This record gives sequence, structure tokens and C-alpha cells, in this order.
Amino acid sequence: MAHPPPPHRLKTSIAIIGAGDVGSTLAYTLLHDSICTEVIMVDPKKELLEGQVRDLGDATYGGRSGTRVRAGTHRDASHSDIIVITAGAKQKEGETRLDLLTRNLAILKSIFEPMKPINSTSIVLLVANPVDILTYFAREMSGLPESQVLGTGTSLDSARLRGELSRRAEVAASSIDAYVLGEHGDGQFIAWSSASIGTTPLHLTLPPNTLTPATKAEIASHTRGAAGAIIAAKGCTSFGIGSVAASICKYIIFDSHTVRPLSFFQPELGCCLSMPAVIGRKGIVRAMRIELDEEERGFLVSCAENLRGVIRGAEEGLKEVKE
Ligand SMILES: NC(=O)c1ccc[n+]([C@@H]2O[C@H](COP(=O)([O-])OP(=O)(O)OC[C@H]3O[C@@H](n4cnc5c(N)ncnc54)[C@H](O)[C@@H]3O)[C@@H](O)[C@H]2O)c1
Repeated sequence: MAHPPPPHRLKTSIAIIGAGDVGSTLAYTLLHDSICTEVIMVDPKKELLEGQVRDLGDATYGGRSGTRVRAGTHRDASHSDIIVITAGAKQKEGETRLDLLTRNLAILKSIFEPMKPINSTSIVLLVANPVDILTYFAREMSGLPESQVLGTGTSLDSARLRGELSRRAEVAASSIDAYVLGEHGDGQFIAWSSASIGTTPLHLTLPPNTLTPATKAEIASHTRGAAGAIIAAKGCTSFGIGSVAASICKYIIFDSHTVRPLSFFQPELGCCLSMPAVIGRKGIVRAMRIELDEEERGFLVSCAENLRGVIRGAEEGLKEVKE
């Protein structure tokens, strides 16, 4: 006799490792937009964790959200559809993202050890910085296929770029296709040659003589420096990244095959950095080809070289810790 089909699985669960500013803002966005049925928060600071879960729970009782929020362990998190890692030491004013590396690699290790083995269909989304390097090491530490480990990368920088172009072109940010690629950090670059508004190349949509090298440099510096400026003013960035990370979770849960610049492993470059990708329930469904001009290709190659150097340094550091 044929077996009945398996019962339809209604529960969708997203675990957030790290209940600080970014983790709690992401949780709030997930429940506000009812992106999943359950959010599991994990953090070693028990009082903070309990406070965040209670406060977030209060936000669900008004009837706007069907999402339940609870505290859990790393082990509970390992059964979730998506595991978002926001746990990390905070970037201090004036500190580069790469300075955070040693501290955050140790935290990353302490997260993956108790989670093993992770549900084979889970997607791991890295948010903590330096996100490209942590995504590289999370691939090895998680034991999951490469396509299931990704980082938010330059998706936030790209959102900031769209915001700035939207202001200048007086067109909704959602109508602008323009990507910041490479490292989420100093090694990022704007793929100007492929930027468009609707189907029109960017230079034809802005007022005449607007897209000069000086303006491009000004926009790039605005995009690159945004995080630092916000951290200087309020101590962290949380709403922008919370919103961007929640959107990525939605694309995964709804298997939407949306194209976004995300950090994932680039075999020909030997590191993780942001390039456009199609994202869905399997994580990185496929890389999206993008044509770069010669200058942009140069930026990409030197960004990858720099990231590989950091990875080599971190691998040495990890070896020394083991010995
Ligand atoms: N990728 C991006 O675009 C982006 C944007 C903003 C912030 N960030 C990064 O996100 C990270 C978090 O920032 P934040 O402002 O929320 O910091 P935060 O200090 O407010 O929160 C971090 C939390 O992680 C927790 N934590 C530490 N070790 C843990 C572990 N082993 N398991 C679970 N939780 C653990 C801490 O207790 C803390 O509550 C930082 O690395 C920051 O640089 C990235």
C-alpha cells in the first residue's frame, strides 16, 4: 500500500544568535512583517535575552503578528529553517571591521560547536562583522553545503546607494538597480557600469553632467562612510541592517528567487565577497552574471586579494590558538 504523503509542514522558524541591537531589531522586523511562525533568540546574557523576548512578545499581542518569539539554546537554533548570526563584539568608534576579526572568530566557533549537527536544510545567514571573513569561516565550521551559508554582505551598502541615487534622481529607490559589490567594508566598489533606473542607464536618468568622477567619488564615500557616521551618532546601526536581513529571510522562506548582492564563496577568487545572486529556500540558488568594466574588475581582484590575505592571517591565528 502506498504511504500517505508527509503532513504539510506549516512551521517556519528563524533563529537569531545574538539578542543585541541588531538581533532584536531583526526579530522585531520579522514578527512585524509575519515572515515566519517562530523566532528563537539565543544569547549568553540571560537577563538581556529574557528582557528582549518579553518586550518582543509584547509587540505581538496587539494582533498584528502571528509570529511567536521565545528564548532558546544554540541546539534549538540548529533545527531552524534559517540561523542568523548577529552575535559579535560591537564595532567601536574608529575601529575597522577587520579589527573585530579575532574576537568574532572565537565567538563564531563557540556558536557552531554546540549547534552541530545542524539541520541539513538550514540556511546560515551571517550579519556579524567582518561579515565576508566570518562567512568564509562559517562554511567550514557549519558543515553545510556552500550554497547554504551566506552573508548580508553589501546588501545594506547597496540599499544606502539606492537611497542616495533616489534622492538625486527623484525616483523611488525600489526602481533603481545599482549594486555595491566586493567587501562589506573599505574594499567595496560601486558597479557603475551596470547601474540603471528602470531599464535606462543611470547616466541618462540623472540631470546632465551629474555623474562626474567627482560626484561618483562623493556618492561612493557617502555609501562607504554611512555605518561609521551612524555609529558615531548613536553607538550602533540596527534599523537598516534589521530591515535588510529580514528581507533576505523573507526571500529564503518564500523561495522567491530574488536577486540581491550577497556575500558567498567565489571559487575563482578564493574568498567570500558580495556579487549578485538569486536567493531562495536553498540559499544561493545561483550566482547572477554581471558585466564589470575594466576598472571595476580591477577593484574586484584587489578586494579579493586583500580578503585572502586576511583569511590567511586568521588561519595562522587559529592554528596558534590550537597549538
Ligand atoms: N553586516 C552588516 O551590514 C552589519 C550592520 C550592523 C551591525 N553589524 C554587526 O552585527 C554584530 C552585532 O552588532 P550589535 O550592535 O547587535 O552588537 P551587540 O553587542 O548589541 O549584540 C551582540 C550580542 O551578541 C551576543 N553574543 C556574544 N556571544 C554570543 C554567543 N556565543 N551566542 C549568542 N550570542 C552571543 C552578545 O551577548 C550581545 O548581546 C556586530 O559584529 C556588528 O558589527 C553588521
